[in-house]
Amino acid sequence: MAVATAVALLAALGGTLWLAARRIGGTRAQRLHGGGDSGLMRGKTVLITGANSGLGRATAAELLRLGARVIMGCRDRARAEEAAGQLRRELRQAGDPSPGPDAGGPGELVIKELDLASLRSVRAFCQELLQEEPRLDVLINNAGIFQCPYMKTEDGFEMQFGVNHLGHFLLTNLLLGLLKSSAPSRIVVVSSKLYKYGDINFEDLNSEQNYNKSFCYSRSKLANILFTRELARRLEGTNVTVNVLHPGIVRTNLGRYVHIPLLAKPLFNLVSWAFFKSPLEGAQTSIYLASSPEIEGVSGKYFGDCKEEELLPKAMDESVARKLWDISEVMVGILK
Ligand SMILES: NC(=O)c1ccc[n+]([C@@H]2O[C@H](COP(=O)([O-])OP(=O)(O)OC[C@H]3O[C@@H](n4cnc5c(N)ncnc54)[C@H](OP(=O)(O)O)[C@@H]3O)[C@@H](O)[C@H]2O)c1
Repeated sequence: MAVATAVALLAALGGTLWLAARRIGGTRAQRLHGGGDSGLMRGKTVLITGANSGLGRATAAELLRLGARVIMGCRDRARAEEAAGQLRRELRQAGDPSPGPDAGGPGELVIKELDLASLRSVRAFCQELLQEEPRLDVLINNAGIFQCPYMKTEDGFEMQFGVNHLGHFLLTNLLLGLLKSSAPSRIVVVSSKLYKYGDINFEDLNSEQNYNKSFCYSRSKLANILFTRELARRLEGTNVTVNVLHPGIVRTNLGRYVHIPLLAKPLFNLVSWAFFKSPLEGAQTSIYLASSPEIEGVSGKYFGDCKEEELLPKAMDESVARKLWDISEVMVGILK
């Protein structure tokens, strides 16, 4: 028995190390969308929510490299400043022109405070942005919170539904006018494959009766997809497109609420290093949907690894999508 366990452990470790060696050897594509073309986004303004960490940060880095003016919508100014400093240093080291708030040209980085757990903050953010920015070419709804204990937003909504869906729902609606006047423009929504395990229970959207942190995350990600498809329908003929994606499993700070026993941490770190995508790999589909000329005019679709993928029927249910839209409007206080 002990020998069999030892053999199994050694095999698992060997497999992990083999995969790790393959990663170090660079066998996985770093840039699925092709990279290159450093001027592709010159003259374009991109807003990324949650741009100080993980996928948002990697997306910001690449779009900056492609020449975009990137607005980082972040809830914590200190964390955002730190990330922006790193991004500027990385670009300088790569030999690209130094971006900065005073640069006034392509590759510029701007920080604005945005807390998606507060409708007041979302409104203030949009008011300032609409006053200061003459155009918005791409909105990337990326920020997210994962499997937190039961918490409520400032407005009393269950945190995961409130941040991942409702905050972005209000943000997008308040910026639609600017996106339309900047058309052709794009909206990119970061969802997750875990949407498959969610359901929209209209009787208890706030999860007052029964809170299950995994289910609520999945539900918020299903809401992201239903929202995208309903928005695409409403935007037909405007030249504003909206698509949704899953990034795969990525090494980021998303798992901050997931408890891993101390003794299991080294193994978890090894496995995640070997099997999970890096933030740059995970961000490829966001970057692709934000910048690639290939998907000009494509709207309402679900992507993974820069390719369109099929959805389960529950994510394509138009009557649920419409009902969710109407209820979300009431919840965030948008008057019809
Ligand atoms: N990582 C994965 O394997 C994975 C898989 C599928 C989908 N996703 C999705 O990918 C997106 C990005 O996540 P990530 O993996 O890059 O995780 P991350 O490193 O934790 O980044 C999440 C970002 O969202 C921000 N955020 C959280 N709550 C916010 C709030 N109330 N207001 C404004 N910003 C807030 C965080 O800000 P702070 O730094 O201030 O906390 C952070 O910048 C999420 O939507 C997530 O659901 C990730």
